[in-house]
Amino acid sequence: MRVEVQNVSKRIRNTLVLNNVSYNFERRKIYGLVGRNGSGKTMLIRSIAGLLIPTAGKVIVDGEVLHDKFDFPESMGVTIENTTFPKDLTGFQNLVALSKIKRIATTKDIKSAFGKIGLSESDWNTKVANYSLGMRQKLSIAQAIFERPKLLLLDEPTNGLDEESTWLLRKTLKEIADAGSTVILASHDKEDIAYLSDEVIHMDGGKIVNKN
Ligand SMILES: Nc1ncnc2c1ncn2[C@@H]1O[C@H](COP(=O)(O)OP(=O)(O)OP(=O)(O)O)[C@@H](O)[C@H]1O
Repeated sequence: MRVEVQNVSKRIRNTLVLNNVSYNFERRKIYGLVGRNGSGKTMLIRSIAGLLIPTAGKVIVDGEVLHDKFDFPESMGVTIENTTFPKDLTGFQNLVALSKIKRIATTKDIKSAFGKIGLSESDWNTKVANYSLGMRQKLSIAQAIFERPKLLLLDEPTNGLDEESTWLLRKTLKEIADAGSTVILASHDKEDIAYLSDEVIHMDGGKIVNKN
């Protein structure tokens, strides 16, 4: 999807958490958001996801202004911090339940998503209550990719992942972008950014301060 962020500002209480941010995001590319803690990366991701309504400016997704006809980009996968999944269901049962909302993904798609991020069959058949931090992170990413979104938004996707899973995820993200999707991720991991990003967006104080 093509995402145009136009002069987006967001004021929360007395803080401008986004300060006149503009950027165009294109299909088939991976964008890496970098910047210190509190610089506004998560807020930018949330505003593109439709989860945060800008105080000023707008986000246009494939020609549609968000919060006009649609509140969310139509084909979007997103991971947000502290996603909670029903604990008494297995990872697989969680995604089966979610797949019933849009009815575009089959159980085969769900299993394929688990394979792409290295959540093993014994893991996806385990109840979420017994998941490690990394397993929870993988489930969250599988949730974001299983419906093959045209726009994929990831906040710190490799957080908590071991080396092998990290590389598997990086390979998967490249494949997703190569297949035509727009991928936007925030990361503090320099290797993620160097390996994945077609464009790096530096944020500070709610602004984009540098871009290549
Ligand atoms: N619920 C909230 N209410 C008020 N201010 C908030 C809220 N959540 C975040 N902020 C503020 O918004 C600003 C931007 O935060 P944001 O989470 O976007 O930073 P970030 O770049 O993602 O940081 P990190 O690297 O720590 O994830 C910070 O000043 C933060 O204090």
